[in-house]
Amino acid sequence: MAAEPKKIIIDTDPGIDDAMAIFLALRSPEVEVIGLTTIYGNVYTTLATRNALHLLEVAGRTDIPVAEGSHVTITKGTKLRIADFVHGADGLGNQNFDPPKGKPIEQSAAAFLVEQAKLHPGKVTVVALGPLTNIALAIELDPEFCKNVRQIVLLGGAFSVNGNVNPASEANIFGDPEAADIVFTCGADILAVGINVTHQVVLTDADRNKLMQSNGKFAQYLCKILEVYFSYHQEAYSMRGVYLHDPTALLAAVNPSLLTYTEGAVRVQTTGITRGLTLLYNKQKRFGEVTEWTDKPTVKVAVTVDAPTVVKLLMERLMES
Ligand SMILES: O=c1[nH]cnc2c1ncn2[C@@H]1O[C@H](CO)[C@@H](O)[C@H]1O
Repeated sequence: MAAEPKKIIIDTDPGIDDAMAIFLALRSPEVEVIGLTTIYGNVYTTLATRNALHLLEVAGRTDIPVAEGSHVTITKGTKLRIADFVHGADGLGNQNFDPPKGKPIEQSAAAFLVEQAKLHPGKVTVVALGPLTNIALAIELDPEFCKNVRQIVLLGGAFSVNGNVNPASEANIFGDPEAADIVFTCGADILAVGINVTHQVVLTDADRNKLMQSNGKFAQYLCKILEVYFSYHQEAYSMRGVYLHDPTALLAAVNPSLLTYTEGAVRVQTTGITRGLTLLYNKQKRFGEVTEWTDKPTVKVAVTVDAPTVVKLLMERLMES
């Protein structure tokens, strides 16, 4: 008998690669999307909510609830770094889509996360694709949240490589470093997929051309919005392809065996020029003195990925009509 699909909540800031990840999730029989929660990052939270509702309408899945997340960082910071230069001013490739008809539910993202984890103890996987404010708020709201949740798979960090905001810091961690440090040290089962891994997973121009030839509604939609994302990669990285950050993290939740992992304690730098840096202590040395990593819970950090299989799965699933 087939295993029951894994219940997932996607915390998202759509975002072009978020759109790909959400569609991929909806086409993955291994998982059941029980809700989307929204956060700032690629766009402001209000627009993230609008885009999440829009994407569910495109997919014909308005049965899935959307809970709006925080508009400020965990420390109530209002100076947010928004990556509209990566995704377009509307977050979805400047396509001027009609506003969605649907509305978010009354509950906040954090309250929804807490409630769902409590309702299905040990069954809900959170796939966090943006800054980690909502997840940290859920942890603050309910100390049991970390125990109730099955796993938190997060796209974030740059482990032993340069960041993409600056040499120290990756965008999702940089968006709210204090929240990220709360999440990494909360004791939940955490699986972090950083850009050290997602930079190995590229959708090429040739792949995009193949998508274009497909009649699948998701493929058709994505080809429209992908142009802006391709231009950004050309400009920033001189490459004719795009990194599949969010889809890789989503597939890590769908099928963890697509990646390999190491384990250790992760802390996040919150001050100075390295604000947003993620540092993994691999526990290979017993330090004589107490450090800020001592006694912190162990998390899993992705090290390698089967990139060809990730791209193949993404292509296959998005090209279905
Ligand atoms: O150069 C960048 N600056 C800011 N955000 C970026 C950049 N490239 C990609 N992303 C976005 O941030 C997450 C990965 O760090 C991804 O969600 C991606 O869409």
